[in-house]
Amino acid sequence: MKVTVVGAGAVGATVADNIARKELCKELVLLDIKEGVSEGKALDMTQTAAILGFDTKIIGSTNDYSKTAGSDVVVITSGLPRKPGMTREELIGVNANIVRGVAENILKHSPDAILIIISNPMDTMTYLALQATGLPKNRIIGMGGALDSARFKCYLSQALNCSPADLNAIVIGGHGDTTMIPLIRYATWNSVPVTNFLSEEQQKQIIADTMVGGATLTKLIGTSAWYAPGAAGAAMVEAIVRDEKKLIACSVALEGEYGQNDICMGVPVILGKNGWEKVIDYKLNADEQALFSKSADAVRNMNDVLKTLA
Ligand SMILES: NC(=O)c1ccc[n+]([C@@H]2O[C@H](COP(=O)([O-])OP(=O)(O)OC[C@H]3O[C@@H](n4cnc5c(N)ncnc54)[C@H](O)[C@@H]3O)[C@@H](O)[C@H]2O)c1
Ligand SMILES: O=C(O)C[C@H](O)C(=O)O
Repeated sequence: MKVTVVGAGAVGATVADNIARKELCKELVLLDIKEGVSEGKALDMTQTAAILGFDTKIIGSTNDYSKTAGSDVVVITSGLPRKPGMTREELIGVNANIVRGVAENILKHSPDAILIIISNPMDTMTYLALQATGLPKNRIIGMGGALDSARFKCYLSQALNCSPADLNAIVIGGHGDTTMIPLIRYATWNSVPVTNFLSEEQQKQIIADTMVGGATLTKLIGTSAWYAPGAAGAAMVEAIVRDEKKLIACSVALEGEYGQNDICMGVPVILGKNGWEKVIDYKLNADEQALFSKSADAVRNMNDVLKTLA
Protein backbone atom coordinates (compact mmCIF):
# COMPACT_ATOMS: atom_id res chain seq x y z
CA MET A 1 0.00 0.00 0.00
CA LYS A 2 1.30 3.47 -0.90
CA VAL A 3 -0.11 6.77 0.35
CA THR A 4 0.87 10.31 -0.68
CA VAL A 5 0.16 13.46 1.28
CA VAL A 6 0.42 16.67 -0.73
CA GLY A 7 1.25 19.75 1.34
CA ALA A 8 3.78 19.24 4.13
CA GLY A 9 2.46 22.10 6.23
CA ALA A 10 0.71 21.82 9.57
CA VAL A 11 -2.16 19.56 8.44
CA GLY A 12 -0.25 17.52 5.86
CA ALA A 13 2.59 16.70 8.25
CA THR A 14 0.09 15.72 10.95
CA VAL A 15 -1.85 13.46 8.58
CA ALA A 16 1.46 11.84 7.59
CA ASP A 17 2.58 11.46 11.21
CA ASN A 18 -0.69 9.69 12.11
CA ILE A 19 -0.44 7.44 9.04
CA ALA A 20 3.12 6.42 9.89
CA ARG A 21 2.40 5.80 13.57
CA LYS A 22 -0.47 3.50 12.60
CA GLU A 23 1.52 1.82 9.81
CA LEU A 24 -1.32 2.37 7.37
CA CYS A 25 1.00 1.82 4.40
CA LYS A 26 4.44 0.47 3.53
CA GLU A 27 5.43 3.64 1.66
CA LEU A 28 4.37 7.20 2.48
CA VAL A 29 5.29 10.18 0.30
CA LEU A 30 5.11 13.73 1.60
CA LEU A 31 5.21 16.29 -1.21
CA ASP A 32 5.39 20.07 -1.01
CA ILE A 33 6.26 22.89 -3.37
CA LYS A 34 8.62 24.50 -0.83
CA GLU A 35 12.22 23.37 -1.36
CA GLY A 36 13.42 20.93 1.29
CA VAL A 37 10.44 21.13 3.64
CA SER A 38 8.94 17.75 2.78
CA GLU A 39 12.35 16.04 2.79
CA GLY A 40 13.11 17.60 6.17
CA LYS A 41 9.77 16.64 7.74
CA ALA A 42 9.97 13.12 6.23
CA LEU A 43 13.43 12.66 7.75
CA ASP A 44 12.31 14.04 11.13
CA MET A 45 9.32 11.63 11.16
CA THR A 46 11.54 8.76 10.03
CA GLN A 47 13.69 9.39 13.09
CA THR A 48 10.66 8.76 15.33
CA ALA A 49 10.41 5.18 13.98
CA ALA A 50 13.06 3.89 16.37
CA ILE A 51 11.16 5.41 19.30
CA LEU A 52 7.60 4.59 18.20
CA GLY A 53 8.36 1.30 16.49
CA PHE A 54 6.78 1.60 13.04
CA ASP A 55 8.30 0.51 9.74
CA THR A 56 6.50 2.75 7.22
CA LYS A 57 9.06 4.21 4.82
CA ILE A 58 8.59 8.00 4.58
CA ILE A 59 9.86 9.82 1.50
CA GLY A 60 9.96 13.60 1.07
CA SER A 61 9.58 15.20 -2.34
CA THR A 62 9.92 18.82 -3.44
CA ASN A 63 7.32 18.88 -6.19
CA ASP A 64 8.63 15.70 -7.88
CA TYR A 65 5.43 13.82 -8.67
CA SER A 66 7.29 10.82 -10.09
CA LYS A 67 8.00 9.84 -6.48
CA THR A 68 4.25 9.61 -5.83
CA ALA A 69 3.72 7.11 -8.68
CA GLY A 70 1.42 4.20 -7.92
CA SER A 71 -0.20 5.74 -4.84
CA ASP A 72 -3.38 4.02 -3.69
CA VAL A 73 -4.61 6.99 -1.65
CA VAL A 74 -3.62 10.66 -1.96
CA VAL A 75 -4.48 13.28 0.63
CA ILE A 76 -4.48 16.87 -0.66
CA THR A 77 -3.77 19.48 2.00
CA SER A 78 -1.90 22.01 -0.15
CA GLY A 79 -3.15 25.56 0.03
CA LEU A 80 -3.45 28.55 2.30
CA PRO A 81 -5.11 28.30 5.70
CA ARG A 82 -7.32 31.12 6.96
CA LYS A 83 -6.22 33.79 9.44
CA PRO A 84 -8.35 35.00 12.37
CA GLY A 85 -11.43 36.89 11.16
CA MET A 86 -11.46 35.21 7.74
CA THR A 87 -13.95 32.64 6.47
CA ARG A 88 -12.79 29.46 4.75
CA GLU A 89 -14.60 30.66 1.63
CA GLU A 90 -12.21 33.61 1.27
CA LEU A 91 -9.45 31.12 0.39
CA ILE A 92 -11.10 30.04 -2.84
CA GLY A 93 -9.17 32.36 -5.19
CA VAL A 94 -5.73 31.03 -4.23
CA ASN A 95 -6.58 27.44 -3.33
CA ALA A 96 -8.61 26.58 -6.43
CA ASN A 97 -5.56 26.83 -8.69
CA ILE A 98 -3.41 24.92 -6.24
CA VAL A 99 -5.89 22.05 -5.83
CA ARG A 100 -6.61 21.80 -9.57
CA GLY A 101 -2.89 21.66 -10.44
CA VAL A 102 -2.10 19.14 -7.71
CA ALA A 103 -4.99 16.83 -8.62
CA GLU A 104 -3.97 16.83 -12.29
CA ASN A 105 -0.31 16.09 -11.48
CA ILE A 106 -1.23 13.32 -9.08
CA LEU A 107 -3.44 11.57 -11.61
CA LYS A 108 -0.64 11.53 -14.22
CA HIS A 109 1.37 9.25 -11.92
CA SER A 110 -1.35 7.49 -9.91
CA PRO A 111 -4.34 7.02 -12.24
CA ASP A 112 -6.06 4.62 -9.83
CA ALA A 113 -5.71 6.70 -6.68
CA ILE A 114 -8.50 7.62 -4.30
CA LEU A 115 -8.26 11.35 -3.47
CA ILE A 116 -9.06 12.82 -0.05
CA ILE A 117 -9.44 16.60 -0.24
CA ILE A 118 -8.71 18.69 2.84
CA SER A 119 -7.82 22.14 1.40
CA ASN A 120 -10.45 24.83 2.00
CA PRO A 121 -13.11 25.78 1.15
CA MET A 122 -13.26 21.99 1.26
CA ASP A 123 -16.68 21.21 -0.29
CA THR A 124 -15.90 23.43 -3.26
CA MET A 125 -12.36 22.06 -3.58
CA THR A 126 -13.81 18.53 -3.61
CA TYR A 127 -16.26 19.53 -6.35
CA LEU A 128 -13.39 21.15 -8.26
CA ALA A 129 -11.24 18.01 -7.96
CA LEU A 130 -14.12 15.93 -9.30
CA GLN A 131 -14.59 18.26 -12.29
CA ALA A 132 -10.85 18.65 -12.98
CA THR A 133 -10.03 14.94 -12.92
CA GLY A 134 -13.22 13.35 -14.22
CA LEU A 135 -12.62 10.47 -11.78
CA PRO A 136 -15.50 8.20 -10.77
CA LYS A 137 -17.34 9.94 -7.92
CA ASN A 138 -16.51 7.26 -5.34
CA ARG A 139 -12.79 8.13 -5.59
CA ILE A 140 -13.10 11.80 -4.55
CA ILE A 141 -13.80 12.38 -0.87
CA GLY A 142 -13.73 15.64 1.09
CA MET A 143 -12.67 15.69 4.75
CA GLY A 144 -14.86 17.87 6.96
CA GLY A 145 -17.52 15.82 8.72
CA ALA A 146 -14.96 13.53 10.40
CA LEU A 147 -13.42 16.59 12.05
CA ASP A 148 -16.66 18.44 12.76
CA SER A 149 -18.16 15.30 14.33
CA ALA A 150 -15.09 14.95 16.58
CA ARG A 151 -15.54 18.56 17.69
CA PHE A 152 -19.24 17.94 18.27
CA LYS A 153 -18.36 14.97 20.50
CA CYS A 154 -15.75 17.07 22.30
CA TYR A 155 -18.29 19.75 23.25
CA LEU A 156 -20.93 17.13 24.09
CA SER A 157 -18.49 15.27 26.36
CA GLN A 158 -17.61 18.48 28.16
CA ALA A 159 -21.28 19.27 28.81
CA LEU A 160 -22.09 15.69 29.88
CA ASN A 161 -18.80 15.19 31.73
CA CYS A 162 -18.40 11.89 29.93
CA SER A 163 -15.86 10.14 27.71
CA PRO A 164 -16.06 11.27 24.07
CA ALA A 165 -15.48 7.61 23.19
CA ASP A 166 -18.89 6.78 24.66
CA LEU A 167 -20.62 9.22 22.29
CA ASN A 168 -22.07 8.67 18.88
CA ALA A 169 -22.70 11.92 17.03
CA ILE A 170 -22.42 13.21 13.50
CA VAL A 171 -22.21 16.55 11.67
CA ILE A 172 -23.45 16.74 8.07
CA GLY A 173 -23.90 19.59 5.57
CA GLY A 174 -21.21 21.97 4.36
CA HIS A 175 -17.88 22.43 6.16
CA GLY A 176 -18.46 26.11 6.87
CA ASP A 177 -19.11 28.26 9.94
CA THR A 178 -22.76 28.68 8.98
CA THR A 179 -23.35 25.59 6.82
CA MET A 180 -22.59 22.63 9.08
CA ILE A 181 -25.42 20.71 10.71
CA PRO A 182 -24.67 18.94 14.00
CA LEU A 183 -27.46 16.34 14.19
CA ILE A 184 -28.15 16.53 17.92
CA ARG A 185 -31.43 14.62 17.63
CA TYR A 186 -29.43 11.56 16.58
CA ALA A 187 -26.55 11.98 19.07
CA THR A 188 -26.37 9.30 21.75
CA TRP A 189 -24.44 8.58 24.95
CA ASN A 190 -24.06 4.81 24.91
CA SER A 191 -27.31 4.46 22.98
CA VAL A 192 -29.36 6.97 25.01
CA PRO A 193 -30.23 10.26 23.23
CA VAL A 194 -28.04 13.07 24.61
CA THR A 195 -31.12 15.30 24.45
CA ASN A 196 -32.38 13.34 27.52
CA PHE A 197 -29.57 14.89 29.56
CA LEU A 198 -29.14 18.39 28.13
CA SER A 199 -31.31 21.49 28.41
CA GLU A 200 -32.44 23.30 25.24
CA GLU A 201 -29.97 26.04 26.14
CA GLN A 202 -27.07 23.59 26.45
CA GLN A 203 -27.98 21.93 23.16
CA LYS A 204 -28.03 25.28 21.34
CA GLN A 205 -24.65 26.21 22.80
CA ILE A 206 -23.05 22.89 21.79
CA ILE A 207 -24.36 23.26 18.24
CA ALA A 208 -23.11 26.85 18.03
CA ASP A 209 -19.67 25.94 19.44
CA THR A 210 -19.33 23.04 17.01
CA MET A 211 -20.21 25.20 14.02
CA VAL A 212 -17.52 27.76 14.83
CA GLY A 213 -15.09 25.12 16.09
CA GLY A 214 -12.52 25.91 13.41
CA ALA A 215 -12.87 29.69 13.82
CA THR A 216 -12.39 29.43 17.59
CA LEU A 217 -9.10 27.60 17.10
CA THR A 218 -7.97 29.97 14.35
CA LYS A 219 -8.53 32.92 16.69
CA LEU A 220 -6.53 31.23 19.47
CA ILE A 221 -3.65 29.95 17.33
CA GLY A 222 -3.42 32.67 14.65
CA THR A 223 -3.77 30.08 11.88
CA SER A 224 -6.13 27.13 11.51
CA ALA A 225 -5.96 23.89 13.46
CA TRP A 226 -4.01 20.74 12.57
CA TYR A 227 -4.05 18.06 15.30
CA ALA A 228 -7.71 17.07 14.96
CA PRO A 229 -7.76 17.73 11.17
CA GLY A 230 -4.66 15.53 10.79
CA ALA A 231 -6.15 12.74 12.90
CA ALA A 232 -9.45 12.97 10.99
CA GLY A 233 -7.71 12.78 7.60
CA ALA A 234 -5.69 9.76 8.74
CA ALA A 235 -8.83 8.04 10.07
CA MET A 236 -10.32 8.30 6.57
CA VAL A 237 -7.15 6.85 5.05
CA GLU A 238 -7.34 4.02 7.59
CA ALA A 239 -10.97 3.23 6.73
CA ILE A 240 -9.99 2.98 3.05
CA VAL A 241 -6.72 1.05 3.23
CA ARG A 242 -8.10 -1.39 5.83
CA ASP A 243 -11.44 -1.66 4.03
CA GLU A 244 -13.19 -0.96 7.32
CA LYS A 245 -16.65 -0.04 5.92
CA LYS A 246 -16.76 2.72 8.53
CA LEU A 247 -19.63 5.18 8.57
CA ILE A 248 -18.06 8.66 8.46
CA ALA A 249 -19.55 11.99 7.34
CA CYS A 250 -17.65 12.99 4.19
CA SER A 251 -18.15 15.48 1.38
CA VAL A 252 -19.16 13.49 -1.70
CA ALA A 253 -20.88 14.05 -5.03
CA LEU A 254 -24.63 13.81 -4.53
CA GLU A 255 -26.94 12.50 -7.22
CA GLY A 256 -30.33 12.90 -5.62
CA GLU A 257 -29.34 11.84 -2.10
CA TYR A 258 -30.68 14.24 0.54
CA GLY A 259 -32.50 16.01 -2.30
CA GLN A 260 -29.33 17.39 -3.93
CA ASN A 261 -27.60 17.06 -7.28
CA ASP A 262 -24.37 18.36 -8.84
CA ILE A 263 -22.76 19.27 -5.53
CA CYS A 264 -20.27 17.83 -3.02
CA MET A 265 -21.23 18.17 0.63
CA GLY A 266 -21.18 16.28 3.88
CA VAL A 267 -23.37 13.20 4.29
CA PRO A 268 -22.91 9.91 6.15
CA VAL A 269 -21.07 7.48 3.87
CA ILE A 270 -19.46 4.06 4.13
CA LEU A 271 -15.71 4.24 3.55
CA GLY A 272 -13.87 1.17 2.32
CA LYS A 273 -11.37 -0.03 -0.27
CA ASN A 274 -13.36 1.50 -3.13
CA GLY A 275 -13.42 4.96 -1.57
CA TRP A 276 -16.89 6.06 -0.50
CA GLU A 277 -19.14 3.13 -1.21
CA LYS A 278 -22.63 4.33 -0.35
CA VAL A 279 -24.55 7.20 1.20
CA ILE A 280 -26.62 6.33 4.25
CA ASP A 281 -30.03 7.97 4.46
CA TYR A 282 -30.57 9.36 7.97
CA LYS A 283 -34.22 10.21 7.31
CA LEU A 284 -33.96 13.87 8.28
CA ASN A 285 -37.01 15.56 9.71
CA ALA A 286 -38.45 18.67 8.02
CA ASP A 287 -36.32 21.10 10.06
CA GLU A 288 -33.10 19.19 9.42
CA GLN A 289 -33.91 18.82 5.72
CA ALA A 290 -34.53 22.59 5.51
CA LEU A 291 -31.11 23.21 7.10
CA PHE A 292 -29.53 20.80 4.61
CA SER A 293 -31.14 22.60 1.65
CA LYS A 294 -29.99 26.00 2.98
CA SER A 295 -26.49 24.62 3.46
CA ALA A 296 -26.51 23.28 -0.11
CA ASP A 297 -27.52 26.73 -1.42
CA ALA A 298 -24.48 28.28 0.25
CA VAL A 299 -22.11 25.54 -1.01
CA ARG A 300 -23.57 25.91 -4.52
CA ASN A 301 -22.99 29.69 -4.44
CA MET A 302 -19.34 28.98 -3.65
CA ASN A 303 -19.13 26.46 -6.49
CA ASP A 304 -20.45 29.16 -8.82
CA VAL A 305 -17.49 31.35 -7.86
CA LEU A 306 -15.23 28.70 -9.47
CA LYS A 307 -16.63 29.66 -12.89
CA THR A 308 -15.50 33.26 -12.38
CA LEU A 309 -11.96 32.07 -11.57
CA ALA A 310 -11.41 29.90 -14.63
N1 LIG B 1 -11.11 20.30 5.62
C1 LIG B 1 -10.75 20.55 6.86
O1 LIG B 1 -11.40 20.11 7.82
C2 LIG B 1 -9.49 21.34 7.12
C3 LIG B 1 -8.90 21.34 8.38
C4 LIG B 1 -7.73 22.07 8.57
C5 LIG B 1 -7.16 22.78 7.51
N2 LIG B 1 -7.76 22.76 6.31
C6 LIG B 1 -7.18 23.43 5.16
O2 LIG B 1 -6.00 22.70 4.77
C7 LIG B 1 -5.11 23.57 4.08
C8 LIG B 1 -3.72 23.46 4.68
O3 LIG B 1 -3.70 23.96 5.99
P1 LIG B 1 -2.30 24.01 6.80
O4 LIG B 1 -2.61 24.53 8.14
O5 LIG B 1 -1.59 22.73 6.64
O6 LIG B 1 -1.53 25.13 5.96
P2 LIG B 1 0.06 25.31 5.86
O7 LIG B 1 0.30 26.66 5.31
O8 LIG B 1 0.70 24.92 7.14
O9 LIG B 1 0.48 24.20 4.78
C9 LIG B 1 0.08 24.27 3.45
C10 LIG B 1 1.23 23.70 2.62
O10 LIG B 1 0.82 23.61 1.26
C11 LIG B 1 1.97 23.83 0.48
N3 LIG B 1 1.61 24.15 -0.89
C12 LIG B 1 1.08 25.30 -1.39
N4 LIG B 1 0.92 25.18 -2.72
C13 LIG B 1 1.33 23.95 -3.07
C14 LIG B 1 1.39 23.25 -4.29
N5 LIG B 1 1.00 23.79 -5.44
N6 LIG B 1 1.89 21.99 -4.29
C15 LIG B 1 2.31 21.42 -3.14
N7 LIG B 1 2.28 22.04 -1.94
C16 LIG B 1 1.80 23.29 -1.92
C17 LIG B 1 2.67 24.98 1.18
O11 LIG B 1 4.03 25.11 0.77
C18 LIG B 1 2.49 24.57 2.65
O12 LIG B 1 3.61 23.83 3.12
C19 LIG B 1 -5.74 24.96 4.20
O13 LIG B 1 -6.46 25.27 3.03
C20 LIG B 1 -6.70 24.82 5.37
O14 LIG B 1 -7.74 25.76 5.33
C21 LIG B 1 -8.92 22.06 6.09
O1 LIG C 1 -11.09 26.42 10.36
C1 LIG C 1 -10.39 26.30 9.36
O2 LIG C 1 -10.21 27.22 8.55
C2 LIG C 1 -9.65 25.03 9.10
C3 LIG C 1 -10.51 23.82 9.11
O3 LIG C 1 -11.55 23.90 8.16
C4 LIG C 1 -11.06 23.51 10.48
O4 LIG C 1 -12.26 23.35 10.63
O5 LIG C 1 -10.23 23.38 11.41
